[in-house]
Amino acid sequence: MTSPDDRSDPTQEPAIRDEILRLRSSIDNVDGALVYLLAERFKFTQRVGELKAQGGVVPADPLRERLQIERLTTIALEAGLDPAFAEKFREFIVSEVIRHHERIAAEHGRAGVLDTYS
Ligand SMILES: O=C(O)C(=O)C[C@]1(C(=O)O)C=C[C@@H](O)C=C1
Repeated sequence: MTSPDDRSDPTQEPAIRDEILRLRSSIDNVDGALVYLLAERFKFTQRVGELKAQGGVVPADPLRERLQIERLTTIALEAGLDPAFAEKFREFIVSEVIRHHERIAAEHGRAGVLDTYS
C-alpha cells in the first residue's frame, strides 16, 4: 500500500533521504499499531460502559484515574517519555471514553423508560 509519505521526498541527498524514508516506514508501523491498540482499548471500555450503565455506576472514576496517572508516570519515566505528555495522552483518551460511557448511560436510561411503559 502507498502512504502519502512515500510520495513526499524530503531531500535530494540520497543517504539522508534513504534513512528518513526507512524511519518513516518504522513510524508508519508504530502509528498503525497505536490505532489497533486504541481500537482494542475502546472495545474493553465499551463493555465497562455497558456494565456501569447496567449497575447504575457513574461514568467517571477519579480514584481509578489517580492510580492510572501514578502508574503511567512511572512507566513514562522508565521509558524516557515526558510524563506530562503521557498524562495529556491518557486524559485525551479517557475523556473520550467518559463521553462514550455517558452516551451508553443515556441510551440505557431511555431503554429503561421504554421497558417501564411497554
Ligand atoms: O475503569 C473504569 O472504570 C473505566 O470506566 C475506564 C476508564 C478508562 O478509560 O481507563 C474511563 C473512565 C474512568 O474515569 C476511569 C477509567
